[in-house]
Amino acid sequence: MSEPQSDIHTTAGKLADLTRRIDEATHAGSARAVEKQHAKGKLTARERVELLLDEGSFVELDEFARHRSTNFGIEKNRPYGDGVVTGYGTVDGRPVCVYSQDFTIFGGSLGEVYGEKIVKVMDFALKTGCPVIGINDGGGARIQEGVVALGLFAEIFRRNVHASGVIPQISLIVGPCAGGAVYSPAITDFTVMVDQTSHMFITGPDVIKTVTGEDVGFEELGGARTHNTTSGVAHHMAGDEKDAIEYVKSLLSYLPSNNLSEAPAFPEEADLAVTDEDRELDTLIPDSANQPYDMHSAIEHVLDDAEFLETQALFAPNIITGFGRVEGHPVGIVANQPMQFAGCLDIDASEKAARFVRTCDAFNVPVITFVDVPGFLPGVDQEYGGIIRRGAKLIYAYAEATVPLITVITRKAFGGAYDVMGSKHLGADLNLAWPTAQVAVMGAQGAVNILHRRTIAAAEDPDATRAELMADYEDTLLNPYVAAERGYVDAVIMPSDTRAHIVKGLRQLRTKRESLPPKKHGNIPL
Ligand SMILES: CC(=O)SCCNC(=O)CCNC(=O)[C@H](O)C(C)(C)COP(=O)(O)OP(=O)(O)OC[C@H]1O[C@@H](n2cnc3c(N)ncnc32)[C@H](O)[C@@H]1OP(=O)(O)O
Repeated sequence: MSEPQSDIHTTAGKLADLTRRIDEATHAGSARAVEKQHAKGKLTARERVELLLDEGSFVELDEFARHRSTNFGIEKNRPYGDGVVTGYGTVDGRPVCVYSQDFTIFGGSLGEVYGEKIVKVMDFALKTGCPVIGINDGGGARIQEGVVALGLFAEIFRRNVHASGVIPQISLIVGPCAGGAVYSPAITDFTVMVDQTSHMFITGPDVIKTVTGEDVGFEELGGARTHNTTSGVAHHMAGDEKDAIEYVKSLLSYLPSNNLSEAPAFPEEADLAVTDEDRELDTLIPDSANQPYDMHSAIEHVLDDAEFLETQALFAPNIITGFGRVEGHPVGIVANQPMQFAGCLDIDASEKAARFVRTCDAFNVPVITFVDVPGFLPGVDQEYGGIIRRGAKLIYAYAEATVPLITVITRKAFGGAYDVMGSKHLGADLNLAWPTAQVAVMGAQGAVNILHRRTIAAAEDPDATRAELMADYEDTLLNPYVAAERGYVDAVIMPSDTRAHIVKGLRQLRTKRESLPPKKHGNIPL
């Protein structure tokens, strides 16, 4: 006679049976596969969920779901969970939904049931208005399940699009993410990769070798460094998985749970008296207009505790984007970086900043812009690459943003780039300029060469004449006061007063309400 515990016709037996099933689901991947995973320096799907969520907060969904496929003998292997762990929990006490692909089961590949689980948890996140974090470590569409797997991928993409701008969506790439599978992360707000262990590509090295003859390895083709420096697909390169998860948690701390709520704030009244640290900004700008300085310094001087979480730090470093807090409230920062390409705008910088401004606008995070821009980067590559339509994205992003916008011109604001970088004319609420600001169509040398070409050519001493004309141009136009006369800048301020001005401005703008004309959607140049 069997033990009462294992007799599923008794209550005790039914309970014991559930415990056994849970254990089976929790250990669905073979011990060998888990060992292999750890040997690669990777965590398991469940370990990642545990690290991400507050202790004991995870509630799993569809733990007992399993596939119904019968092709190629796959019916003999029907592990619980089907290779993806899904559910909800909290991060820093705030609700989130999560799915975590399990490489130890069918290589984390996505079949019908696996896809349905992700779709369900995404719908749940959208209904409840909480962020969704996708942890990617899998071989893409499950080959045995054919078109059904492809269909489920597209169901996920559609939900990514519908959730875009409604709930924050963050992708962690902690293993392979190949083929069509890359397009879910691509649509989400932020993609975080891990150095050496994560790879993203549409077609892998073998296919590339066959089709184009190019020789390229996994890391060079689609590793974290490539996507953080060259392609701009990723927003952060983490040293290891723990670092990646910490970054995701920090990102979440600057974002609201959904577009109808505010990001968490830790309100504390800022001391507005000018401090010694504030006074450091009075000497930040070098006397020579061609000498660079680090714009991070200006940014950190206005943020609480100088804490700045940079996004896409390694991509298009001529523009800086990221989050911080002012008086405990999250803000987004966009800033030209004079240390890289003299702070010129190019295609990559424009797209990086445009996406960031739109992310902030979607999630009610005010944007503070620091401007020191000599113009757009000249070059055939830039023109052929579409700087016209791609640079236009940044104009579009600023002009459609309805969150509070504060712009600080520290030095150059030349030409079209002046317009683009959060100008009054595009809709910024408060435009401040330092006395070192130069708001004009171009720098002195370029202007004088165009305006006075003939005078200089005819002069006895062309160099002296040019220098004289340049000085005249600088005195007349290279200052913030021409713009201030017209109200294009609201105030010319001491650099040391910047923090206090931003604090007061943000207080005033907390109740800002602005809406755009109703429409189905705009037509941003893509
Ligand atoms: C819409 C789309 O997603 S299209 C893209 C379709 N997917 C692909 O082209 C990727 C196919 N897979 C691969 O190239 C490789 O498996 C990689 C790069 C993901 C991982 O490589 P490795 O780390 O060497 O792992 P490996 O190849 O041994 O895979 C681990 C297991 O997952 C299985 N697996 C991997 N990808 C898939 C897949 N797409 N479908 C079904 N099983 C898969 C493997 O057969 C293997 O199973 P086994 O342990 O029973 O032998």
